[in-house]
Amino acid sequence: MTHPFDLAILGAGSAGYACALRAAQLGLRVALFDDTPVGGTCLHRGCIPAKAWLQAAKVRSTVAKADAFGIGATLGDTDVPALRRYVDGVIKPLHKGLAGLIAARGITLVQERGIVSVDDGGPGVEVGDARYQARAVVVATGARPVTLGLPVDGERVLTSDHALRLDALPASAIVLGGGVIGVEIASLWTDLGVAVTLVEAMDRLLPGEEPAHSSILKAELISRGIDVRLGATLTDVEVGDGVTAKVGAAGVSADVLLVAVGRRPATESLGLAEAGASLSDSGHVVVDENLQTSVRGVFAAGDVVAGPQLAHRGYAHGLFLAERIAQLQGRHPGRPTLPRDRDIPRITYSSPQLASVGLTAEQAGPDAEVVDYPLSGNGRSRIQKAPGVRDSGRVRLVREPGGAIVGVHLIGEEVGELIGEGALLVGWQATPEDVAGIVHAHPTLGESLAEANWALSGRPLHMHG
Ligand SMILES: Cc1cc2nc3c(=O)[nH]c(=O)nc-3n(C[C@H](O)[C@H](O)[C@H](O)COP(=O)(O)OP(=O)(O)OC[C@H]3O[C@@H](n4cnc5c(N)ncnc54)[C@H](O)[C@@H]3O)c2cc1C
Ligand SMILES: NC(=O)c1ccc[n+]([C@@H]2O[C@H](COP(=O)([O-])OP(=O)(O)OC[C@H]3O[C@@H](n4cnc5c(N)ncnc54)[C@H](O)[C@@H]3O)[C@@H](O)[C@H]2O)c1
Repeated sequence: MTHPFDLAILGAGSAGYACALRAAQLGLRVALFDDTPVGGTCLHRGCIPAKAWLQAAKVRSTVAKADAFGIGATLGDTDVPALRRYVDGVIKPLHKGLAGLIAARGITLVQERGIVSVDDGGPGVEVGDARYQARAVVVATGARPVTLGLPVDGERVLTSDHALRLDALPASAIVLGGGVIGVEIASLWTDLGVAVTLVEAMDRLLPGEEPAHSSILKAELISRGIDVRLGATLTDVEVGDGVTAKVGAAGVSADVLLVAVGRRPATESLGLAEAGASLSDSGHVVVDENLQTSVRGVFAAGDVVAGPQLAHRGYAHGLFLAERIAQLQGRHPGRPTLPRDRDIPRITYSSPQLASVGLTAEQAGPDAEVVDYPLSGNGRSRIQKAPGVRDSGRVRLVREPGGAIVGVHLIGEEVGELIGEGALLVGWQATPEDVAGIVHAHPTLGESLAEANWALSGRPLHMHG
């Protein structure tokens, strides 16, 4: 059977659904394929549940510190089923809203897995015996956890999929991988009272971030009781009533092991190679600067394309492709622009948070100008801390010599909310002198960006030296 569409999309995650929504807005007839609920990893197994767990953990750690603010409070047990109801209560309305939008835009949702097929009539998607002919196909099938051959069973050896659906908390955990998932889950588990050992192969946590901020993060996690092991990995893993393993010569044991060592693109058995599209050794779909594969009319978006695996990058890819494909089909006048990966902001939502956009000081080169503004001088940051608690947070700005800001790097409580401003500074190639004249409200965390810009333009206010 042939169903003629302008666009068929495999995967209804951040990249796929964004592409579908924009393409439908532009008048394309769109078919969207997914055998799981629309919203993909981010909504159901990633960003949203992880941040809701982090929020619940923050409530617990705030109650635990309430005395220091003069508020009497007694910490009770953590009711994990109730916590899960809160998490599900965040996801459900978002899912309902998204499903409603997809229906309202007239998108044909096919709740099946599909594969790419190309015949003399051009590209299409096959589901069993059915063929959905389309003028263009977008592959947006996301990524899955790397497991390193460890015996993942969802009970003792977990991936993030399991960790975010636990019915009871372990007393202790080994977290393998000090990247974004490892750090976020180690942070929230610690706040929920789990004893965590965090094992990272590289010599620092979050290896893609400013090295100095990795060091601050490490010190903060250690001060909260996490046993951080760097330059290390696990050997001799044995699973029984708990998990035992070796880190170097030392033995470690815990109730569970979380494997958080990266996510591999889900591109196997999609018919891509048969259709003539190239895959890299890492399994990513090889694309050109317009996200087109080596096969005309077949494109890729989101985590299947090498680069940062982020929901908002998926949205950006999806929106770009909808407009690009509409343009190729004569439905959109302008040529869209694909944002550069380096201009895409990143946040690790641990406590403290790390947020960044653009180049690190090292990437910007030896002539780059760098300023570090400490959050200990920021009123809002001080208000958030209990008396006597050290504030190690800071803002790092990186500019080209005498020129534009090319990097914004933040560490501290809630600094993720500032990175939108950072993305504007870097995306608009603002200079510190441009920003210095813009007034920020007091007392806000945002003032720390103003202070750093003042310092970088030679007019420091609340800054020593
Ligand atoms: C624990 C965790 C926390 C995260 N937190 C954040 C965060 O805070 N911020 C952030 O920006 N990013 C976060 N991410 C990353 C983010 O979730 C991903 O970058 C994003 O979901 C990628 O979107 P995507 O559309 O490429 O893929 P996905 O969202 O993975 O969607 C792919 C979809 O394709 C479907 N599919 C697969 N094969 C087929 C097929 N053959 N046919 C049809 N459909 C198919 C799948 O069912 C899936 O629904 C997190 C990830 C995890 C795991
Ligand atoms: N807040 C967010 O935006 C957010 C949150 C969660 C996940 N994500 C996305 O999901 C993706 C996957 O996250 P992740 O944390 O699994 O991957 P990651 O690539 O961020 O980190 C994996 C870490 O594991 C380490 N590692 C690899 N092999 C190891 C081994 N054998 N022993 C010890 N350490 C080892 C790596 O050095 C790295 O630091 C990320 O790329 C991220 O973009 C984003």
